[in-house]
Amino acid sequence: MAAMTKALPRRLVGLASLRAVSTSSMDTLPKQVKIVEVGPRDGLQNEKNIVSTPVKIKLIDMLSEAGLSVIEATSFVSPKWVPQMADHAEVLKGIQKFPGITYPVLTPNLKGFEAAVAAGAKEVSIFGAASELFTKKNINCSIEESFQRFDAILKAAQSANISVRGYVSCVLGCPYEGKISPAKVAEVTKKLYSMGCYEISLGDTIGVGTPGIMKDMLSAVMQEVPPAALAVHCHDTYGQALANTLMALQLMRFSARQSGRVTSRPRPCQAGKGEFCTAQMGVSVVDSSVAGLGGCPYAQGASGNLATEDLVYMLEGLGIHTGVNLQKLLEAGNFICQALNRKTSSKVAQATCKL
Ligand SMILES: CC(C)(COP(=O)([O-])OP(=O)([O-])OC[C@H]1O[C@@H](n2cnc3c(N)ncnc32)[C@H](O)[C@@H]1OP(=O)([O-])[O-])[C@@H](O)C(=O)NCCC(=O)NCCSC(=O)C[C@@](C)(O)CC(=O)[O-]
Repeated sequence: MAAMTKALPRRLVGLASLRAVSTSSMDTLPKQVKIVEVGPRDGLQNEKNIVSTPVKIKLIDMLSEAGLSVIEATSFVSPKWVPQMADHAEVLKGIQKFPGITYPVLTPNLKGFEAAVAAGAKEVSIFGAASELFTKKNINCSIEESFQRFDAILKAAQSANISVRGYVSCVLGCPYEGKISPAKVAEVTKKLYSMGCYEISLGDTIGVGTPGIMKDMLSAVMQEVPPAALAVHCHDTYGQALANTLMALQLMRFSARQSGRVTSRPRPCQAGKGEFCTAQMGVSVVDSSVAGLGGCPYAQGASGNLATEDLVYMLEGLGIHTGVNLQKLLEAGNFICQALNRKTSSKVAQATCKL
């Protein structure tokens, strides 16, 4: 751990921006990307040793200081299922709430939603999957039953003026069912969107996908849901997370059925409800986790998430705005790795520590 404690040299952190390319030659990529930092939730939920509440709070505060605009703080799930998140209310109440930053929390059912709102949540996330078996293992119900639970949350959220994000897990493969068809992913994503989720994050839960499969899956999903309402969430089990994310960011030609849903974001084209249009658009919201921490306790074989440091470094190198201060982000990653007594999974953090 000694190497972790060394000051992080600014000169390497700056390299990505020195290498930034003109976006005029990169017009298939978005000009800016919203990063959803999931480390405090997805990263810590799988840790065997209970991480103390003050450490979680300090991590989230450091991530806020680093300029991340969305930080998933915790989850209001059953402590019997995920003991690591049992201090959800203390964490949510204890963090500094920076203006302009949202701190969503996971809520699997109405009980979790009510507890989250009582603790001050302004945004929640519901989490479903494109796999029956994974849904059963993760939230103990069928996909159909999960929609009923989510519907209750969405109705309560609407009355309380709370935004709801959705997750679809196993979009590129399932630890229990294996291959998942893009059509099934599109069906579940469309359902969550039509129920009122403003954004749906597509999770490669066990990190088995490759860019070609990502493209096929996204093409199917974008037939039904506007790209502006989609995010990607890649685990790095096979070292494919950054490549899969880059694929998702690239503009794609697709034909989409306009759902008629009113969103605050630009629509891909001006076709009327029910009509098809051809548009070009990529995803511009990416989930990632500081230091690459991550893994789902109910997904065998799932290892770390895409490291936020590596994502920011790549995006800076492409001239894509994130609003994140890489130096401060590296410090947050360094802090949590020391607290967990583990090595960072971020290549950028490893490279900067060696200098
Ligand atoms: C959904 C349940 C609760 C169903 O669990 P269940 O056992 O079927 O629930 P139940 O309704 O039968 O209740 C059993 C007990 O749990 C309690 N309970 C019930 N609900 C809550 C709640 N919200 N908070 C606190 N306690 C709760 C309830 O009060 C009762 O307590 P008892 O009477 O036995 O003392 C359970 O399966 C659960 O908590 N699952 C969460 C699993 C989880 O957190 N997985 C990781 C997150 S998903 C993920 O990581 C993937 C993602 C999002 O990152 C994307 C990707 O990578 O793909």
